[in-house]
Amino acid sequence: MDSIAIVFTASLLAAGIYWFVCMLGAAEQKGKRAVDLSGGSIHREQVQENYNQYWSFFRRPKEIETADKVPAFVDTFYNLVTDIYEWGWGQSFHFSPSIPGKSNLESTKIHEQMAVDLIGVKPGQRILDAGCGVGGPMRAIAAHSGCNVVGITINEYQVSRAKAHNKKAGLEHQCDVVCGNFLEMPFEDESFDGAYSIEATCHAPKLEDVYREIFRVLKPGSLYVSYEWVTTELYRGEDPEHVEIIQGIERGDALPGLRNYSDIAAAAKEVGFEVVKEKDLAKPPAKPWWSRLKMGRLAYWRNHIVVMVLETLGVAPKGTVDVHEMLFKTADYLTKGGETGIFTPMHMILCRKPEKKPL
Ligand SMILES: C=C(CC[C@@H](C)[C@H]1CC[C@H]2C3=CC[C@H]4[C@H](C)[C@@H](O)CC[C@]4(C)[C@H]3CC[C@]12C)C(C)C
Ligand SMILES: C[S@@+](CC[C@H](N)C(=O)[O-])C[C@H]1O[C@@H](n2cnc3c(N)ncnc32)[C@H](O)[C@@H]1O
Repeated sequence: MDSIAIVFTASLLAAGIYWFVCMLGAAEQKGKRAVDLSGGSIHREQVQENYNQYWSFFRRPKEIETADKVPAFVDTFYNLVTDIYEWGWGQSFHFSPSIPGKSNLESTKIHEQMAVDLIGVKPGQRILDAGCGVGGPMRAIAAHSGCNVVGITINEYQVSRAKAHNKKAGLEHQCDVVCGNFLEMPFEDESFDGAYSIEATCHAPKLEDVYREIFRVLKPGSLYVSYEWVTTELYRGEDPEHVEIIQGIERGDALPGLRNYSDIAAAAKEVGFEVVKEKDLAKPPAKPWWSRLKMGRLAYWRNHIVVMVLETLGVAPKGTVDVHEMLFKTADYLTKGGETGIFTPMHMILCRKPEKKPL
């Protein structure tokens, strides 16, 4: 081969690799590129160790049940997965029913706007987002309703990502984000006109604890809506296949233990809420929420190759391949949970904090 042919072949190969990694591997919403994958707030040298530590929680299930250890375990999880989520899913870290003729992004927005429509938000009101991620829902909700949203997340890295996205979207005056634990929120009593949480309270070891905090910060008469991850009426604890699916979901999603749908209203009532409505939004005529996960399978293989190449080259931190593999397996468990009907990520509960009784 003469030198021209070598240079030509090498350039073609380099262009191909660039296209595979940077173009094909780009996030749905251009938030993150594969070459930017990091371990969140964890130093790149410590990603592998933190991943091992994350797994060790599941070897000592008693510790996950100890409420005070859970926020740190959830924080580690989100340091490990936030960039991969943004890269491969977008800025909203939740599911939504697929809607024929609508893109994933549109279906996601519709699901988010439904939450705020349910709590009847008015422009200028102060609304709480309990477990806000990098703020995909917050921005959609603020833009849709004209309200001011304050989000809380346990993960410092997500705060910085959410703030950067808010600024880029020109919504930083309507959207604020604080780092904190939703089990002990740094907010005054009765300081919010409404609240929502989207696929976030499932991380609380005791649902009553997070509901009680949300109840405390809401003004009397205001509404709270939550999309809960739960097992359904079809789940059978004595069926080993059901147990395997649910444990797979818990391990790959930092959950201290999935609750049954029948526990949700009881928790809300226990802390003083009136339950206005409860509905599994995944039930027909809604189209499967897991079809997006299933359709993405080919892309996950491609992503896995990209992550392996980047980790070998030292671009992605050591441990990224393990984290990606964990998510890959989780996608399968979630799909099985949806297909068997034993699990839903969108059991909706709408609650009201009662008005104060006149003395
Ligand atoms: C509410 C939670 C998160 C829900 C979802 C946003 C995430 C659950 C599983 C995640 C993913 C699985 C497979 C990944 C894939 C292998 C990778 O290449 C690209 C990202 C994934 C698609 C990733 C994206 C986010 C999820 C769908 C929980 C944590 C309570
Ligand atoms: C799956 S993400 C959903 C994020 C967001 N609601 C969305 O739909 O994009 C769950 C969120 O809950 C947050 N979270 C979990 N446990 C928390 C806790 N104890 N305190 C505050 N936030 C918490 C996580 O940090 C993360 O932001």
